[in-house]
Amino acid sequence: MDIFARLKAAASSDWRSYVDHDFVRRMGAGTLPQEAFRYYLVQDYLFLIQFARAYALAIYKGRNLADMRAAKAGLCAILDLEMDLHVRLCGRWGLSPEAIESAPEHQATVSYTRFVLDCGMAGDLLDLHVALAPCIIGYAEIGRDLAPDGVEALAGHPYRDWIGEYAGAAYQQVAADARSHLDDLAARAMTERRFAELAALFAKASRLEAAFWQMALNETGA
Ligand SMILES: Cc1ncc(CO)c(N)n1
Repeated sequence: MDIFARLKAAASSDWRSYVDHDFVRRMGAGTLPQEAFRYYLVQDYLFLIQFARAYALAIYKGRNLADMRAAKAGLCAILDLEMDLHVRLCGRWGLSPEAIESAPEHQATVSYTRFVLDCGMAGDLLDLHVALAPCIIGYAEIGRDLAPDGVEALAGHPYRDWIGEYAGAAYQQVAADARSHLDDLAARAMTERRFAELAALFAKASRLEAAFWQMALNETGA
């Protein structure tokens, strides 16, 4: 078992509340109201701006070039890959990048992003990557689960672009690389005594992910 599998097993109920959330299931079934999805996507853009800062912090906290390059890959995945999806989808609804960027941050967005940034500021690189892991690796799992027959089979699905982004080869590769880098980092920096602390951090990030989905349902009455 790699460190990611161990963390997931230690936080299994919080993990399930995130990856099996009603929002995810309804998105997969195509029954999620578009209003809830739009609310989510605007907040997610604001979320990604803060997550880009967290990856920039991970570059700063790197102990060697391999650490710095791994964090840079996460940063580029957000700034050059993921945010394009948000800009493209929001553009279809007549929302410019400037309009999304100036939307007020919901408390759930503030809580999750500032929690991760604080893990990085107060802790070391392993704390920071453990706090980031549910995000990047979790979305790769969700994308894969929602596209069991591959991205091509999603033709006509109302959330095809979103699912296709996270199920697609580029994002899957970024997540696989993040997972193996996390394992390497744990091999260097983790002690068994520290595992419980890291698992608590991972569980909290998973709960904050679940709260992020829930925010969109609550705010739109979906
Ligand atoms: C809330 C959230 N978690 C994870 C990801 C994946 O990067 C995302 N875009 N948004």
